[in-house]
Amino acid sequence: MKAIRFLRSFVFAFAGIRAALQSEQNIRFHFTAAAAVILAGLLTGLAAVEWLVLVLVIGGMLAFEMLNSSMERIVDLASPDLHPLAKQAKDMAAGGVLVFAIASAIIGLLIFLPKWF
Ligand SMILES: Nc1ncnc2c1ncn2[C@@H]1O[C@H](COP(=O)(O)OP(=O)(O)OP(=O)(O)O)[C@@H](O)[C@H]1O
Repeated sequence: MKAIRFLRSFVFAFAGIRAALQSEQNIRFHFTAAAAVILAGLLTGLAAVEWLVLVLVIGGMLAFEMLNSSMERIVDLASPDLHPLAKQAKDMAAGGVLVFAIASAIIGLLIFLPKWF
């Protein structure tokens, strides 16, 4: 029974990923960017530790973006009317995504630029 419940939670999680891909343009962009980075890594040839960092960065970026979309839905449900706290909640979540995106871009440049130039 516990195993079935465990499996069901995976099914729900994959349904969440599918829903995010279908409804969020940002998430589709991040999945496409992740595929491009992985392809660039394969063509460039990276050390094991560089792959570890890239996997963390790509996974973190996708996870943050999905949590941000989830936050937007929760705020829309909790506060359909405009409210300063709803604005702060959405903007802070979006800011968190931006911080991680900037850090990810810097890490990507630090890994790839020395190999290309
Ligand atoms: N209920 C609300 N109360 C106050 N401000 C809001 C509310 N909902 C959204 N906003 C603010 O309005 C601006 C635009 O929000 P909008 O809903 O268009 O985009 P989003 O929900 O942040 O993202 P998406 O476009 O992906 O749905 C943002 O600054 C957001 O914080």
